[in-house]
Amino acid sequence: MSHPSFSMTIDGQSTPGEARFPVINPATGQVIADAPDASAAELDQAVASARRAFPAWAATPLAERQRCVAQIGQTLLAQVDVLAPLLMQEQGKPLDQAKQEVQRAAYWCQAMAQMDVPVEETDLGTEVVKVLHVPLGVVGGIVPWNFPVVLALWKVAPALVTGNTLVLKPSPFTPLTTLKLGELLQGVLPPGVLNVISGTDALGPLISSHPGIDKVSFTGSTQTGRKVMESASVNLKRLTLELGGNDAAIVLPDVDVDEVAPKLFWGAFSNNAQFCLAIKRLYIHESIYDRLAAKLVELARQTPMGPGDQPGVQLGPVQNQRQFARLNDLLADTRQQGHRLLCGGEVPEGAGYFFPVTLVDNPPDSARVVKEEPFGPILPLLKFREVDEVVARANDSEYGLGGSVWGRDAQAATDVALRLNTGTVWVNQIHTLGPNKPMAGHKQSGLGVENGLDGLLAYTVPRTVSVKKA
Ligand SMILES: NC(=O)c1ccc[n+]([C@@H]2O[C@H](COP(=O)([O-])OP(=O)(O)OC[C@H]3O[C@@H](n4cnc5c(N)ncnc54)[C@H](O)[C@@H]3O)[C@@H](O)[C@H]2O)c1
Ligand SMILES: O=S(=O)(O)c1ccc(CO)cc1
Repeated sequence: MSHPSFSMTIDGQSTPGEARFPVINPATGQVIADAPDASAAELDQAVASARRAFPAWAATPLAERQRCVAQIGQTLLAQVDVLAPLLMQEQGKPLDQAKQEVQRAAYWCQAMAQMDVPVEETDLGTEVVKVLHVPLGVVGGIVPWNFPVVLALWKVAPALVTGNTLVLKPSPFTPLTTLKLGELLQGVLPPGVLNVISGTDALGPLISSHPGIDKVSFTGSTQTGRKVMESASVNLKRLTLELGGNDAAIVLPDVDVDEVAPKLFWGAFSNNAQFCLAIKRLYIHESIYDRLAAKLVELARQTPMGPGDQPGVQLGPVQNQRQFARLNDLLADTRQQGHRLLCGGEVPEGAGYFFPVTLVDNPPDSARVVKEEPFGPILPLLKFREVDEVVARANDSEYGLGGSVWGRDAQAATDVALRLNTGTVWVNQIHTLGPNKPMAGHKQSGLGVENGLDGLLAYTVPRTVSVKKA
């Protein structure tokens, strides 16, 4: 059976590439399409094209670059009915959530298109000093498979607004929506400004070590982030690394259990828990542990899981076989160590990478399911007694991405939140991210910032111009 094939966009042209690799629908395990497996020579062509396009794009007035980025947003909205089903098929998420992802990416483009690149001017009496923020050159964007569209646009929009050109590489597990978007944008951007290439994991290191790329913006695992950092040293590339997390949520004894239970559930299991900022350790005060655990079990049992095109489904499959195997391994270890499951744990036979929502009952902090980032629907519920104790436990992680604190007394909850060593903390809410809110990983969750003015300026370097006054 033949599958639809997709092209890369290099120098504004659709480029099918020499070699190809299969893309799988995680709900069925079946191949749905072929994607180009870019060679080193094809990467060179994309980088050369981005480099050729750079001077003119950097010289294009900011307002025009902003207009183009806003138009990317409009294209996403206009093509949502083409892009969302493709995203659902390759990523596994339910169709309405795929639509929301495309729409969120559009919103991000519109918002970033309104951000100004500041110019600071100071009169020092004898001289006038101007600080400009100039683009870096060619950016390599490397994206994971959990939110392929949003996370790609988090790179494309700020890179283009600030005057850089780009070579974008989606994950080999989810290349199709990004390839399609590259083709749709051929009429929106000048040739070479946005090149989209796909390939297996072997393509990533070629990008991070490429001497023609000035910056890598990478989202993915901490393990791969370390490799990117190592190979980027070749030409002292600028780096933004958005990496893994093991976010703690702390539930204080005064919460309204019924009210917070669904918020905590979706804080942990949105996108089937394949979310860098998902709640991955849920610390519950011992006085409400049993009641909240029972509520979460109820929610887990009520939440429909299935293929993304089935009406009513709220959780899809795990995205890929590697991730599915990792979750099964973590589950086997959890069982082997004798930790009790409150629900889930029965992985169905058959096609597709379906893994049930699994809640683990108060395992020790040393358990793998607590220490490691599962990046899938298995969650440890952990009892605590004292605030100092739980803060120390929450901070006892190599990661520092996000965290949340829940309590009726918002000030008391905020006091606890301020003690969490993470880049983002929420109080009585979660995942309220925005284009104007900087998102930074502390510790081994990353390097640098995405979003906000800091995120925008991460695609620039200061140029200080000092003019002597007459
Ligand atoms: N902090 C964030 O914003 C954020 C967002 C999403 C995912 N993540 C993290 O990503 C991980 C899951 O995503 P994943 O499995 O796709 O991660 P991954 O690190 O395996 O892959 C991410 C991307 O890097 C590419 N890649 C693989 N090896 C490479 C190498 N040696 N050099 C350069 N690029 C390489 C992959 O092809 C893919 O495009 C989780 O740990 C999750 O926490 C973080
Ligand atoms: O789609 S979003 O909710 O905006 C979003 C934010 C952050 C991340 C990082 O994994 C993914 C999706």
